[in-house]
Amino acid sequence: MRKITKIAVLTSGGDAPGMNPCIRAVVRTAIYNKLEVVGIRQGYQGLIDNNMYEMNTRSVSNILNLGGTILKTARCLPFRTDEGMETAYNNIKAQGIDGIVVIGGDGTFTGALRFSQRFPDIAVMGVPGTIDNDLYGSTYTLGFDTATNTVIEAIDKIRDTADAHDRLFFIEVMGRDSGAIALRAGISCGAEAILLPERATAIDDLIESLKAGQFNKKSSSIVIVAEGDKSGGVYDLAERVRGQVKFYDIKVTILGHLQRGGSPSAFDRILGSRLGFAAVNALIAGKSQMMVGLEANHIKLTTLEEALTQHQFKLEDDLMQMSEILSI
Ligand SMILES: Nc1ncnc2c1ncn2[C@@H]1O[C@H](COP(=O)(O)OP(=O)(O)OP(=O)(O)O)[C@@H](O)[C@H]1O
Ligand SMILES: O=P(O)(O)OC[C@H]1O[C@](O)(CO)[C@@H](O)[C@@H]1O
Ligand SMILES: [Mg+2]
Repeated sequence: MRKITKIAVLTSGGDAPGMNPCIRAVVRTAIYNKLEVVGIRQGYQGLIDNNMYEMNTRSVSNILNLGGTILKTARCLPFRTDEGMETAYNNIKAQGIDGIVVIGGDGTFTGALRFSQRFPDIAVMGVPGTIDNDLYGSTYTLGFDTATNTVIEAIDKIRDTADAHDRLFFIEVMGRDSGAIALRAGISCGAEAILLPERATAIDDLIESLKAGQFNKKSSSIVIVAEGDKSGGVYDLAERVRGQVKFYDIKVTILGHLQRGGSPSAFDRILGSRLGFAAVNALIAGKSQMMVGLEANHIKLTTLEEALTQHQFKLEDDLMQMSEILSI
C-alpha cells in the first residue's frame, strides 16, 4: 500500500461557501495523523507557479464562517497542457508531496484525473466543491446549499416588488451547465416557470402557462432562467415574451456573483468538515483517483471517472414535474 507522509490541499474553479471549513478539516486531520500539510494558492496555477506554504493547526483558525477560500482559486489554462502538468508534477516532487486533496467541480476533477493518470505516484482525492451540484456520487456538493439559500432570499424580495406592481420577472441564476440551483430555488419561491440547461422549454408553452397564470388571477409571475438555458439568454427571452404577453409589465434581473459569496450555511460547514476529514482518511488508506461524497448521510467513495460521467442523470424528475403542478 502507498505510504502518505506529506499532503497538499488546493481549491480550484469557482469558489464555493464551505471550502474553508473543508480546508480546515483537511489540515487538522492531516496534522492529527502526523502528516505534513501544504497549502497551494490559486488552484492548479499555484502548482505551476510553486505558490505553496506549510500549514499548521493555527493556519486555519477562525475560518469556518468565511465564504470564498483562504487558499484562493483560479481557472488555470496552462494546467490543461502537457507542459503545465509536467511543471506542476516537478514542483510537487520537489516538495516531497505524495498526496493532494483537490476541492472543486467537474473541471477540477477532469484535471485531477488526467494528472493522476499521467503521474500515478501522486495520489489525488477529490472533494466536490461547487455551487453547481453537478457531480455524481454526492447528493450535495459544497456551496450548493448556501448559494440556493442566497438565491431564495433574493427572489423572495423580488416577489414583493413584483406583486406590488403586477409584474413578470425573468431572473437569471448561476449554472452554466447545471440547473440545480434554478430548480431548487424555483420550487422554494413558487416560480411560475423554471428554465434549465438540461431540458428544452418551448417558448409557446412558456407563454401559454403565463397566460394561464393571468387567467387564474396571479398578480405576479416569476420565471427563473438558469444561466446555461438554451433559449438564447434572459434578455432575449424577455423580449420575445414581451411581444405576446401584454398583461404584465416585464423586468429582468441577473443575480450574478452575489450567489457565490457569503458565510457558509450550517449544512455546508458540516458537509465541508465531513468531506475534508474523509478525504484525508481515504488518502491515508491508500486510495487515489477518487472523490469523497455524501449519499444517504454516509460518506461514499466514487471514482473520479464515474463522478464526471454520470451526473447528467442527477436532476430529479419528480421535482421537475412537481414544480409545474404546484405553481398553477
Ligand atoms: N480537461 C482539463 N484538463 C486539465 N485541467 C483541466 C481540464 N478541465 C479543467 N481543468 C482545470 O480545472 C480548473 C477548474 O475547472 P472549471 O473552471 O471548469 O471549474 P470547476 O472545477 O468545474 O468549478 P465550477 O464549475 O464550480 O466553477 C480549470 O481552470 C483548469 O485548470
Ligand atoms: O465566475 P466565473 O468564472 O464567471 O464563473 C461563473 C460560473 O461559475 C459557476 O458559478 C460555478 O462556480 C457557474 O455556475 C457559473 O456559470
Ligand atoms: Mg464546473
